[in-house]
Amino acid sequence: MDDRDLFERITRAVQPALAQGRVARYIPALAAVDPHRFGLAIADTDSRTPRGTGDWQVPFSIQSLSKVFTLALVLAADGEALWSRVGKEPSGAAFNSLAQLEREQGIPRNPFVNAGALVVTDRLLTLTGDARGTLRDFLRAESGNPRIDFDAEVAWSESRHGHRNAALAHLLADHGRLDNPVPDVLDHYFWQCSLAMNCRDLALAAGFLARHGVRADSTRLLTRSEAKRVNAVMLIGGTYDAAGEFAHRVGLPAKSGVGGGIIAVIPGRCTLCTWGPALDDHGNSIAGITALDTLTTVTGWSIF
Ligand SMILES: NC(=O)CC[C@H](N)C(=O)O
Repeated sequence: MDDRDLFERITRAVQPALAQGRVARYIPALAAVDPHRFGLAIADTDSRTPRGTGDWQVPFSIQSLSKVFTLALVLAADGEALWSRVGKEPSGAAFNSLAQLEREQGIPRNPFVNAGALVVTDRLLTLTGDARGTLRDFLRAESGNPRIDFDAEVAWSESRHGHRNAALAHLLADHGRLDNPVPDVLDHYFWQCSLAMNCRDLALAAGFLARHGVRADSTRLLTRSEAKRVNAVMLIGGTYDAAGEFAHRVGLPAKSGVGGGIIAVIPGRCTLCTWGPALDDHGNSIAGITALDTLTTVTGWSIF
């Protein structure tokens, strides 16, 4: 099947999904996004020219997609040490659960629930002195787009309303799990979530995960084993307490964000990014899951 047929088939499949779900409202700056948007990009491992359909070049708030990149940057700088601070198990709980963190003495289940991402950001801050700048520079380099930037309105909106993330950070600090002051960790976390990017740039930026750890310029970011581990954690936790359902339907390592983006990886072949702002109850894009489900069903490209 050629690209045109594939994109047509996916676009048709997502139409009913566009009428379902709701855009994230707990970050007021995200509530105004048009829920009928849909984009999809595919970046092959052996090409710098991605392809896509729909709104694939329209920037959106990357939110938790940033967690994949901060995790990779910490592993690149500090190797396996991170895994003593954060687990690698499915959470089976909401991405912002306080109860689970308290029950488990401040060790987050995995790096993709919010508590885990706060620990990762804390490490990146210690290792680099500037977690958000390091992340932005990395994304610009991998995507080849020097205009990628933060959205101050989104960062501000989230920091004003981010009571639950603040509570998680304080709980982590109380358990002695953060090296940096809570306000610094939160600040960097909110800024990293506010980055505005499009499907094209995100598919390119995640390319190292399909190239077994190798960056766009052919230098190595992660060892093969580290890249495998990031993909493994995406599979078990990238879509939170719906990771089982996602694996069942799509069968790929993936990471979602409440801005409506999903990054998915087909190791050795390509990276994908979808965008559809309306979310299900787990905070995952309904159109994105439908698109990726259709894609793996039609092409047979699941990892299973
Ligand atoms: N799942 C998400 O995308 C959550 C990210 C959002 N910034 C939050 O911390 O709540």
